Amino acid sequence: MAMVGEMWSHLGSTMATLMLVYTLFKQFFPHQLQVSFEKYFNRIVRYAYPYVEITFDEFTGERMKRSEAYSRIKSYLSDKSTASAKRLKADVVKDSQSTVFSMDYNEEITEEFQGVKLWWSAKRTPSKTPRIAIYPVDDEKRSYKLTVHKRHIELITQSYISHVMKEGKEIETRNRQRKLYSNNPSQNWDGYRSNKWSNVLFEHPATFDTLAMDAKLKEEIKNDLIKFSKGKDYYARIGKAWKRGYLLYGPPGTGKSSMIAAMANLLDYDVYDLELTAVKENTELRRLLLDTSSKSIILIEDIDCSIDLTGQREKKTEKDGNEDEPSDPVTKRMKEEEKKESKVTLSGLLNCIDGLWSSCGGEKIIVFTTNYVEKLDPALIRRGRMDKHIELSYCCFDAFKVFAKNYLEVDSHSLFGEIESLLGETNMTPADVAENLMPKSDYDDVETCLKRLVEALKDAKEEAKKKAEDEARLKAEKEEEKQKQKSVKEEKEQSGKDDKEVKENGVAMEAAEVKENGVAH
Ligand SMILES: Nc1ncnc2c1ncn2[C@@H]1O[C@H](COP(=O)(O)OP(=O)(O)OP(=O)(O)O)[C@@H](O)[C@H]1O
Ligand SMILES: [Mg+2]
Repeated sequence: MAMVGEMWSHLGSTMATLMLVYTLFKQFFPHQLQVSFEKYFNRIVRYAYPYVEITFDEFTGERMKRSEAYSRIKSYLSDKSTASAKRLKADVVKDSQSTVFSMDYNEEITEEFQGVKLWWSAKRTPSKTPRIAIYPVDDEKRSYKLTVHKRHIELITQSYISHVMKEGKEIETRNRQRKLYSNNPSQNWDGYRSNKWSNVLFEHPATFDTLAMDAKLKEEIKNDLIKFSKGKDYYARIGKAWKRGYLLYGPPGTGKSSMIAAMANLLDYDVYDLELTAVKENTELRRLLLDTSSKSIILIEDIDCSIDLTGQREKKTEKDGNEDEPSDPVTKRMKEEEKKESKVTLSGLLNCIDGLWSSCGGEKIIVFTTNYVEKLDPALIRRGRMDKHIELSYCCFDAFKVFAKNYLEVDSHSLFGEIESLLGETNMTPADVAENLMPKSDYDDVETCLKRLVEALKDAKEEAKKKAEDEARLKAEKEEEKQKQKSVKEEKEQSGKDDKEVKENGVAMEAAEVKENGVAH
């Protein structure tokens, strides 16, 4: 025990002497001597300590943005540290579905890469500035430090770090909890935690397996989406922005919104549900779109009625025709003001969509849905903006079989034949078919649900027939009315013609009389 005590006291006195010598050196040695001494000293240290250290800070750049490299290293090491670190930190990261373990600060783990040994350690330096910030700002500096022998520096900088970034990104995507964003009115955009979008966890269960539609069309859409999501290099090679537009149209209740959820679940994308009526003007729209992340679907539902996109173009052409520019500046200014108040314009939306793709991250899909595709301006839905147009229509037998399988877990039944022929003669939306097939109580068996659907289809067929008869009758009545009016008009014309004739004859007769009698008045 005395030995150890002696050793410690020796160590203490050597340290104190060293510190004294260092201070004297800093104090009295001429600066030039100090520089060359330090240079040789560093050379000796480098020779003695042949390792290189690379630090990855959590926040970098003038705007102190959270560095993507730091978060990817954190994800990459979280897998490794659980296996080898002695001290771990556990936290449920906002986006993650599960608890993420990472090594504790001042902890070190070793890893091997292509036979090369390297060390990772997590560092944290408390903040030097006193914490008087108005908002509780967490400004301690956190970083990861990678240490490796300098003879492997090339392997590390050229392949290991990119390997860590790639793996880290995959782990992040795997753990990431997807979100459904909706845009906030612009008055909420400023302030400490300014955010243009608020979000909730995206947990819609719809998938392409639960989507009831024509099997061939479904397969085609799935392949199209998967091809797109793997097309980063392809789009770069052909010089196109990595984006794709889908227009979903069809009557209400045909599965447009369900398909969007299925798309997001298939591609593991976030969804930005853009409510255009909440957007005051084009610049706001641009700022909103720029604030979206990649691997996302930007959705504008019911685009035909979100804002009056088509009318503006019509109005514009009307105005071009007879609009006289106001002469005096005041009215001109008022007109300018009025224009400024106008909501998002068609050209604004078109430019934003195109502009969006060239100005920020790729791998984005934009989806418009509408019940009235004929109302939309061709410029809005042309290829290159809405690349794929998908019509979702009334329930076909293929779609019905998907429902039967998902809702009743049956692939065939004696009633299928009747249902197939009824579906061929009647327009019933998948929403209605789903509603009829869904068991309403524990006593509802397959037979009951299918019979309920048969009844509903028969009623719908009856109703459609009656409606068609009414329309035909109405049309006939209108036709008859029109005929009647036409004949009345003809009669009138005829009688008008007769009167005229009578008059002309009268006059002619009179003239002839005068001529005959020679009576001069
Ligand atoms: N093709 C479908 N496959 C599976 N479920 C469907 C389908 N179409 C409709 N449904 C069901 O009907 C309901 C309404 O569907 P959805 O919201 O997708 O219709 P929509 O086309 O978006 O309607 P709207 O045009 O009114 O917005 C959903 O609960 C969904 O489960
Ligand atoms: Mg919908």
